[in-house]
Amino acid sequence: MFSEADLIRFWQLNVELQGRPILHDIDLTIRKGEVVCVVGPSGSGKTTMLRTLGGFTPPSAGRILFQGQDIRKPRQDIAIVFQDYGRALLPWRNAAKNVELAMEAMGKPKAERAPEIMRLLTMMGLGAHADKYPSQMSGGMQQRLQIARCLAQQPSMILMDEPFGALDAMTRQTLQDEVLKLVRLMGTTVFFVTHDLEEAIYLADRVIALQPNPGRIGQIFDVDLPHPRDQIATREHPTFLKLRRQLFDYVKSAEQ
Ligand SMILES: Nc1ncnc2c1ncn2[C@@H]1O[C@H](COP(=O)(O)OP(=O)(O)OP(=O)(O)O)[C@@H](O)[C@H]1O
Repeated sequence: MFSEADLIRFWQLNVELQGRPILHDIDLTIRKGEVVCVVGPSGSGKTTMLRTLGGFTPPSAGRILFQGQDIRKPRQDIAIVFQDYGRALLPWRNAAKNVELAMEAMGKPKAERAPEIMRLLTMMGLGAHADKYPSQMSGGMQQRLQIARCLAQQPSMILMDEPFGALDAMTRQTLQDEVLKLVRLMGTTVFFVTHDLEEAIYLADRVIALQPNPGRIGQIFDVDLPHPRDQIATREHPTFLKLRRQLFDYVKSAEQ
């Protein structure tokens, strides 16, 4: 039922909130190292799906499994990056101290923290900004910092809820490439919620399109595009253009 390569299994998952069915019969397996993007009309349950994975919203029926174990509460090996970096970061701590927060929560010995903090900040392009406070950083830098802090948890999986929605187009593309780099270097599994269909195709190995009322999986699109992805070449690739058309048509019909 569960293979070694599988990390996550949604099994006949149903979620009701305040007596209303929000997610209906979700069946989905996510493999280790896979990037899964979730799209769908507003209210189709994308965030709710992410919250069940994060251990914040329990199933009303069915199961949600991490390596075969039910997810019943937030886990250290599943990190979450929120869209609202302003609220996710602590304004009274500088960048290094924000990253250290995750290490404090894990109980990592103090002596081991400093080199690891610098490694993560450098990896996210913030090596020269360790002493800066969030208010002294651009939106893109703050989002990088939030990702660095997540990585300090050494997660096997990162959940991202519209993480780049508030950023300008150029910063957004740079951070998309950072996410793909992480996956390549660290084998992290990514569950990424977005409204931006092109972003979904660019990042994903599979795009899950939800349908609303109640939220359910409408269609799964395999993204058969070569790696490494490239902001120009990938977006001009015939497969990208074909998928973009299919996905736009699909989501438009789901919204009607
Ligand atoms: N705590 C809650 N109690 C009751 N209903 C809720 C709760 N949280 C979400 N919902 C409802 O669940 C449905 C799905 O919400 P969810 O946020 O998962 O959708 P979404 O696809 O992420 O939407 P959006 O694209 O607008 O962010 C919506 O109708 C929402 O009103």
